[in-house]
Amino acid sequence: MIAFDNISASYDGVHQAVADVSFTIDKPAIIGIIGPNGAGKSTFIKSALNLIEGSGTTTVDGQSLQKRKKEVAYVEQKSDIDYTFPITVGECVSLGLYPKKRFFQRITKEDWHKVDHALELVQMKDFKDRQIGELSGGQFQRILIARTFVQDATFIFLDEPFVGIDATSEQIIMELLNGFKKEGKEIFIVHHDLSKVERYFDELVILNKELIAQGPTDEVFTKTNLKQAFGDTIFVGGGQSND
Ligand SMILES: Nc1ncnc2c1ncn2[C@@H]1O[C@H](COP(=O)(O)OP(=O)(O)OP(=O)(O)O)[C@@H](O)[C@H]1O
Repeated sequence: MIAFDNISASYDGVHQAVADVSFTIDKPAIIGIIGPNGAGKSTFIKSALNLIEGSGTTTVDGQSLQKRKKEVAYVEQKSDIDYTFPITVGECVSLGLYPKKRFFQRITKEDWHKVDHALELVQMKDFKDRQIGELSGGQFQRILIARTFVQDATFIFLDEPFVGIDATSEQIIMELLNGFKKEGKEIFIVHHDLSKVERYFDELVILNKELIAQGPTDEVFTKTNLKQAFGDTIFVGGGQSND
């Protein structure tokens, strides 16, 4: 169970980018975080995970995030990642091992088997010795997911993982994430394609600086909630009216 309590953040100390967002997810699920551009979706995650300054608390099974941080994985937006860093695909995935290792502890043979297994899962084993800079966007995203698998994180946060990637990679990733859910994980995905919301997410968080709605997708993916978050101009093929 992960609980967010009054998560807030401001970049300039005057305007709130995220204001008092509270909710709890208490069972394995794939959770979509949606809202218009600039709604504070990325900021919410960064503040909740203490990656930027903010206020509020995140607890895991009632314990502080600090105590449970090894169980949390975060994959930032692609635009924030330096692709030119000289590192191979295998090495990049192996970085997922480090949160659970002590400083200077070596990577064992068994660890490399774990890396190989993760690469197999994302169908990227043949790319193990390639430089990450040589990958397509979709392939790279698969590598980042493999890294969270190696870390064996229970709580996975993915910021816009499907932006600019091919349909095959998107499908591979979604199948994998559904498998993760069956293993008991809670996966949060910032997402902007509203047409896939009902297919992809069990639970939904609708944000526009404040929390507009949160709950099972079939209950909260409504025209009223979407209008409140996105304004009157929103057009969505799905979504039931709860007027
Ligand atoms: N590093 C930063 N410095 C200053 N302001 C920022 C910074 N990052 C985000 N903001 C501002 O905070 C607000 C929320 O941004 P955020 O990136 O969290 O929104 P988002 O919902 O993830 O947006 P998008 O869908 O466009 O990615 C926006 O007004 C944005 O301009």
